[in-house]
Amino acid sequence: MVHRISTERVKDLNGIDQIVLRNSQGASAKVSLHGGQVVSWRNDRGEELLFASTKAKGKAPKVIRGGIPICFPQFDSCGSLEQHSFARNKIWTVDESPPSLPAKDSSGKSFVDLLLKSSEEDLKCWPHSFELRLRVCLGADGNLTLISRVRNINAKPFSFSFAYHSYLSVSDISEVRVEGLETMDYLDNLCQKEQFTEQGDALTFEAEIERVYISSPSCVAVLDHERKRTFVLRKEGLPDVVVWNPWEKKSKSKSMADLVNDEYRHMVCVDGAVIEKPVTLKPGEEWTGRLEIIVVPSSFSSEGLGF
Ligand SMILES: O=P(O)(O)OC[C@H]1O[C@@H](O)[C@H](O)[C@@H](O)[C@@H]1O
Repeated sequence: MVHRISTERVKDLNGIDQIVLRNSQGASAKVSLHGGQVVSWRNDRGEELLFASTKAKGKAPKVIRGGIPICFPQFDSCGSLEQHSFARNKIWTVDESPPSLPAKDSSGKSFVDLLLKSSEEDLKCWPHSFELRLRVCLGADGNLTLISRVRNINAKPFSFSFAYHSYLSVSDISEVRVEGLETMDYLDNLCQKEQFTEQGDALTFEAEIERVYISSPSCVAVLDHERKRTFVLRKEGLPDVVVWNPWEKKSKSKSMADLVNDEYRHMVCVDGAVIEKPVTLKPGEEWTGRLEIIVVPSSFSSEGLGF
């Protein structure tokens, strides 16, 4: 369903439908039907809050390097499917009559509902019929909320992992710290998924990082000192947090050909996810994963934000 008062439909360079959500303050979010990917999110001053590689622009139908691609039904390469699997490379449809959601996920907000159903092609590599719904909401305050619902319409149970692969735009990765993950256990993908415990009082960046923090708190903050702004991520149904930055060497590798120059310095992926204990749904069951991203000035007190 499209909340028509403050949405418009445009096409990208490849002719793929995009929905632009706007609030009355001038903030906007743009969602592509390709991959159900949020490709842009701007505040009321027109500043882009999500990273997107300059080289990725106009490169669809492959997912663009940036924004918020959805990883479903497999995160990374922890199964038999291609890395991050197929949902992010599919054309989704606008869902005109989605099952209802709580009033807080619609009232006063500009939103669009998208739907992805398993195709014949998907069933060949992942033989489970599903419906994946995504509501993207832009609040009156400019906050972005993503609500995903996965329904098992199969005759047998299935399991999946999921991530909102959120490329946050930052001034310089060396100026960033992530709070809320202190003392948490994480699986380090750079050490064959060995488990460690976070020792520092905040996470800072000086090299490649690729971690899955397991059973993490519902609220995590990403502070950008230079821009004096903080992203606060609030999540429900998403116990894990992925933190990823490829750093210089990997960003210049063949697999990252869409990341140019020093672009890796201006992004950090902090994802609400469910990975370590995949979700299992019986026939007819539904799972919901909700991620809200708020941007506040860094001087803002963290009291009341829930961490
Ligand atoms: O290049 P992709 O497929 O979008 O993936 C980007 C990265 O995503 C991260 O989440 C993974 O941990 C990395 O292994 C991966 O390289």
